[in-house]
Amino acid sequence: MSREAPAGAAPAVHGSAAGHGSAASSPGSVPPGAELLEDLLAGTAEEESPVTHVHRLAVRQSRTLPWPEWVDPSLRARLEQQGVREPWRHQVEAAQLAREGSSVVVATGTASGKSLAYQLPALTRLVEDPRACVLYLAPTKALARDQLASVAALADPSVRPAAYDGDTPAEERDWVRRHSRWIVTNPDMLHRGVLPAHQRWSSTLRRLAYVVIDECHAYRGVFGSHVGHVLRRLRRICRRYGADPVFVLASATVAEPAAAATRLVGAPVVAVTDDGSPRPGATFALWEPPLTEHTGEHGAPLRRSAAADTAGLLADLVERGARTLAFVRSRRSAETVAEQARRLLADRGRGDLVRRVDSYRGGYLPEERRELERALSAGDLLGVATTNALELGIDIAGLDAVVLAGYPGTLASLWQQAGRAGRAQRESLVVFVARDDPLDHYLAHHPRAVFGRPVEATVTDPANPYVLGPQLCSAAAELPLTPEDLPDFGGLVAEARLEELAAAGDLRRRPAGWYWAGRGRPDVDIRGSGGEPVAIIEGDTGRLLGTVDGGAAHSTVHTGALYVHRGDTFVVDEFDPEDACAVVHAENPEWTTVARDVTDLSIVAIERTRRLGTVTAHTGVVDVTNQVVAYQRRRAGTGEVLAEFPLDLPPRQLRTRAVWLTLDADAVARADVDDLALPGSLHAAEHAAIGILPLLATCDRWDLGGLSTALHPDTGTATVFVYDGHPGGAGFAERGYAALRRWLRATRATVASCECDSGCPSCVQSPKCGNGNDPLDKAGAVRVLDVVLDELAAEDTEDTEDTEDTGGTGDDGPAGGGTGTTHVMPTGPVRGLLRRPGVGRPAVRPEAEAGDPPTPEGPTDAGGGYVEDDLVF
Ligand SMILES: Nc1ncnc2c1ncn2[C@@H]1O[C@H](COP(=O)(O)OP(=O)(O)OP(=O)(O)O)[C@@H](O)[C@H]1O
Repeated sequence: MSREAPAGAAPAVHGSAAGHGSAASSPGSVPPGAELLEDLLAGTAEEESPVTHVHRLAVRQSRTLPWPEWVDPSLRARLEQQGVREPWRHQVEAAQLAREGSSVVVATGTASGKSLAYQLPALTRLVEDPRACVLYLAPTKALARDQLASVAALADPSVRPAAYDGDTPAEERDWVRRHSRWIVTNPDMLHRGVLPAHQRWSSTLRRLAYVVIDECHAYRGVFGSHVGHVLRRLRRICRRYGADPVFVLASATVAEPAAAATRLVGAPVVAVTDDGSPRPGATFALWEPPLTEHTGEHGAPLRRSAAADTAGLLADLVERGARTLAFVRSRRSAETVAEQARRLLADRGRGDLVRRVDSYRGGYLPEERRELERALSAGDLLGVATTNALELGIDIAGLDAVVLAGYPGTLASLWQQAGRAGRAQRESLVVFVARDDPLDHYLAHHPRAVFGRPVEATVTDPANPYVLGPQLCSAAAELPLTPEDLPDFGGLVAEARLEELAAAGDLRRRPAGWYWAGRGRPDVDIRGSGGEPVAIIEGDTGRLLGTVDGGAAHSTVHTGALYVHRGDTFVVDEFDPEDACAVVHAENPEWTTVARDVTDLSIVAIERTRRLGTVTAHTGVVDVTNQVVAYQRRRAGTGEVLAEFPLDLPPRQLRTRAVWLTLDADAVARADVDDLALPGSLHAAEHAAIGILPLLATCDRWDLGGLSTALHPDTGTATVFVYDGHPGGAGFAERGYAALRRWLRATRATVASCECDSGCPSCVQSPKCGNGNDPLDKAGAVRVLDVVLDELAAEDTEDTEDTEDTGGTGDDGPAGGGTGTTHVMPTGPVRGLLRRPGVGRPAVRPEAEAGDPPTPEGPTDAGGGYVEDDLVF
């Protein structure tokens, strides 16, 4: 690939469509995906092509089975009217299992009709038993409303499907509880509204026949661990009322579906994975924007932004009449990409198409969203730049192309987004545009990691003490906990935690069990990641704009920070950590901000160790102390550093779980890095490793932190730590430990294959490095990783979960690793650890404390991370 791409020039491939004769806008004249791609690339010299790989997804024919004879005839008639002439094979298999009383997870592709798998048994049962009820849980409001409409169109009128969520007016809630037999809700409402008031809900809970958990892969990390306990609490309360509902879970993208679903529900779940639905073929291109002449930190070369290329592709595709969705990573990007695409079209004299391009994101009014969905489905709109708000489950058919601006964080999301493309019988086009970061760079150059790999494990850890304790309190407040309840909540681990809670006075131990001893109800935030939320207040008006998570506030709303709220930008005038508030004013500067911080880390407990000759890998509990000390202003559009300002904020502590590698003097000598090069080599390896871990666990780099040092006081040697950015840990670091070889191999490949000379954002630079990416030694990192991989290769045992890539298309989900971890409560320093106070303070400050949310994202895609908040209720 050429490094001499003209700075700031529009992508070479985005020339006018003139000459291609393809200004068509009627669906019939849109060429299939492969031809579209060829057309887009016409005139680009092969060596300058941003396309790094093209993959073809084959057409799949449908396989049907006859309707089971138990299906309610009027339900069947309604379905037939809707065009479902015969159910697909997996629909019958899953429905039959659920009908027979087995909990089941349907893990088949996007738009494979997973809804029918639970609608058949559940709606039939509601007809057979006029008092039976169903609870349907969705992770987003948009999906909940979509499903409500679809059930309402199928159900017997006596079912009265209704939503019970944050938007349900107080006066309707009572009606829903009394009359609805298909209640659409979410885990948050179950946790806060239904379970604590179970007496009021007893007539529903007593007759609860099915619990449907749609898009179950959305329940991951700390939130997923909480949801696991909420479901255990639901099962316990149902048992009390004599009910034993069947759980039906659905996801197009969950690894090891049976294990993941069983861990989530806390009871056996069987998986149906053999997809019988037809699939149109697709051409899937990996695309990496070229390096430009712009430079970032320490003169590192920068790539043309993914947002710019996405806007260009959107304009090109719209010009060719292709109905296209462009998925971007922030609300602001949704608007800027749509705007850029419109500008390109106007410049090309295609004013007629300008109004056919729009943006879609959370934060729009529901009516606006419905209208956009309608216009897109009808073909009135041809191009829409959207956040992941359009990713899940919403049935938009007939798209010709999908562009993904950057890796959406998980392979699960990537396939969900890609799965939106596909018109019946027509091959569609999917383009993944890599951003300037290690994971995107890796994927652009390792197609097997996209197409030959199962989706990542949905990591949950219900034994996390920071989840378990509050959940046990919530359970005890609902009904006293008895010894018989404990196996469901973790057995001995739960018992030990209960004793601690009793000793702390939160619970009271009586002969019959554990009782809630606090006042009122336990206040447990199942989405929070720690710390009191910080209020964002507009100074001029006193208006409360929103809140940010306390754990993230120091690095996102410090004095001087650029803060983005619903696409509008504000600058923080003053942040007061004690009062938990930040005062802001509206401003739209040409820069973004990035916090810089220092971190110290001490080991609390080692839980598992792999000795690999001169290298040792550990996992366990650590204490991380982090202090935000300064921030940088960076130019929007290029990421160029403009200035740095000091900050005076107090340090904060996080007890969490980590994976760490130590290298003894022999290992360092073998890596051929001298004293001067060692800190930068370890630091660079740490950054790249953090960038790559999300390949294996459902997290993104903003969920992780790291620290590397040539001499750590607790290990007495060169050490690289990677830790979970959530109190108590979230299972990500442990996942890295379990898949160490695969993780580090991918890390090494990313660094070694990057075409930059001495490190750039695509390999070893981090967008959130508290040390301003200094020092970094790219070549040293490769040699250090080589030594570790050598030792791993010599090890007798495989990684516990180190399965090699297994082929397959990857889009149908199943297989892959999952972690069910056992926990040891963090209890003070570990015996045998030599602490040498004052020796070897970490010389290198690593990535910012994890959990730091992304830098507000400008059109450059500087920063990153998950921004859309449609998942929050
Ligand atoms: N057996 C069938 N024959 C024909 N069409 C079907 C059949 N089953 C479902 N469909 C249709 O397929 C479309 C997708 O169905 P559905 O929304 O249930 O898929 P899904 O797997 O839940 O999708 P997502 O991956 O978006 O969650 C719907 O329009 C539905 O009516």
